[in-house]
Amino acid sequence: MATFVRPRVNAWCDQKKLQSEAAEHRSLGVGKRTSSLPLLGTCERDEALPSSRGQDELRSDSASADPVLLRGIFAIGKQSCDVVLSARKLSWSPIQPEIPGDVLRTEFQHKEEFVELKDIFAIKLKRRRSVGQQNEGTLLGITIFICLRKGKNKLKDSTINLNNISEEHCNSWFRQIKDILNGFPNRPKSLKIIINPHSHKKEARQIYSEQVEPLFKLANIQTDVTLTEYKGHALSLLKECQLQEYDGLVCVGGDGSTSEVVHGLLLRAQIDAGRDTDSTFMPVRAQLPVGIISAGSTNILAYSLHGTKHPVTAALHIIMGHLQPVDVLTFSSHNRLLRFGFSSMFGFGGRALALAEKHRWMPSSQRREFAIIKTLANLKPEDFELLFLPINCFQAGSQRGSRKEKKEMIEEYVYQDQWQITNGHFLNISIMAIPCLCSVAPRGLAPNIRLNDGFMSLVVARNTSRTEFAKHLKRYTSVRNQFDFPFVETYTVKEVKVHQSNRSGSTDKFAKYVNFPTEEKYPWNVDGDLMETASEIHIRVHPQLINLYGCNTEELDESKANCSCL
Ligand SMILES: Nc1ncnc2c1ncn2[C@@H]1O[C@H](COP(=O)(O)OP(=O)(O)OP(=O)(O)O)[C@@H](O)[C@H]1O
Repeated sequence: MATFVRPRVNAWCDQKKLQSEAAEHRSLGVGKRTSSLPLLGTCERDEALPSSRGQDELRSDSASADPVLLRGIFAIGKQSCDVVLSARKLSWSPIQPEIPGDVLRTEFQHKEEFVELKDIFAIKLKRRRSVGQQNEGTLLGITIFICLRKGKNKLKDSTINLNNISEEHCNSWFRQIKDILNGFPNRPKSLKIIINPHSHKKEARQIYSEQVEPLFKLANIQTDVTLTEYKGHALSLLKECQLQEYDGLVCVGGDGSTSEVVHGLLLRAQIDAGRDTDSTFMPVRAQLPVGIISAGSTNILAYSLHGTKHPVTAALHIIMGHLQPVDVLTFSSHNRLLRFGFSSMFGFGGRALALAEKHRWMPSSQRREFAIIKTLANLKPEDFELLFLPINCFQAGSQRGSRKEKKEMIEEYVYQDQWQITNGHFLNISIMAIPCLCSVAPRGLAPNIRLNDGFMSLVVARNTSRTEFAKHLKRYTSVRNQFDFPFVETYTVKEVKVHQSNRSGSTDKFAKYVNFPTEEKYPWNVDGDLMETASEIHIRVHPQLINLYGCNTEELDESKANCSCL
């Protein structure tokens, strides 16, 4: 029996912490806040403006331990401002003549606004060029591009214009800020982009060129774009391409495409590391992080990672280098690796996908609804045996309280290295390493699982009436507990084996895994992709095997479910 503490690696947490510190900062401030720039801070200056203005100064503000790098005058909006660049932030306050006794004016004058440098993703010299003008144009100043939070999960880009027509002045600010931006870790400079032009209603290309590419260009990211031409194209591309040329991969498509890219990348890592992929191998981590721009009919991976399918949010996570380690599942059969993935369904979920794939000519949403209804109409249980290594929560209190409270507790878990066996007739079995948030399931298909906790969720729906099973499915679309049915069982596990029930009467439960006879193929839904395999399958979870660009989202921005077929 092993004991361990649930890991808490979350790059975005630090980001959130800094943002809340910025919010705290702001709450100390007086005077107006710029409403269109929600992440910009405002705080009181505790020092008077220097009398000699107009020249850049190199100073050190020892009180705040945030050394001042540059100081100068720019016009921001219609106001002349004293602008200070320190190692952590860019701040400015309006310059107004002091009138003795005018307290309000003096307070206003000392009010400072700022943006943290970690929220800046690009800087450009701003010039005006008239039609036909040959040279580079008249300098107007500097434009700073920043990443702002919009609502709970969304990010958006915005600009701050620092106007000053002096070339020398602007160039020295431009170079200094550019150097700082180049020093931020994890921000990609070169990306391989893989677009599935056939995803959903064939809008992936347009989403990329209109919403994502302009942001990558602004951030000076080199891109190498491939439009996939057939299923499996991304996989063969990743077998050969020179990965060292890139800082990351980006997939524009739905869950199927993303899963193929992740599988290809992880497979490549195993080949490069010379790993023998039998069912007990310990996989090595993927060499590159993967970004997901959602453009598919199902976007569970993007929702779980960003809390929204908003392409600009995904693009900004990539540009800012927000890395989120994510657990990955391996699926093996007869001692052979079949694929890597994040989630899977067997039984109803597998059969519905197999049916949908046979009707590819239908529009995607219609196809999905048709397949769900038809599979529900022909609902039939599968006679299977399930073996799993369960994890038990050590701390009694950690199952109570809100998700946030639970997260803050120190959670200790034991996992039993003793297989548990259950068999019977199952309608559906789901095994998920990520919360599986989506527009039809705002709490997620696996609400108790995090992206990087090292566990997987096993949800078993035993045989019941069609009406009861439909009620259980319908419950996913609400915020009520979808597992609160007598025929549903949930477990947190490390490993699962699914096997057709042994009717031979053998007492050795593991003998059948050795020499398995040729058998019927069963449909599995792995991240929305159909995997047809023999009845014996072994699923393991590998903690933090890949970095994805994004954050650890707890629930959706828009918790409105929109499934109409049930
Ligand atoms: N050019 C292509 N033609 C056909 N299939 C492709 C092409 N490129 C990729 N694929 C495959 O299409 C499958 C589905 O793609 P994706 O998940 O991006 O779209 P989707 O609209 O969400 O899919 P679905 O309609 O199956 O939910 C993936 O398995 C991918 O491998």
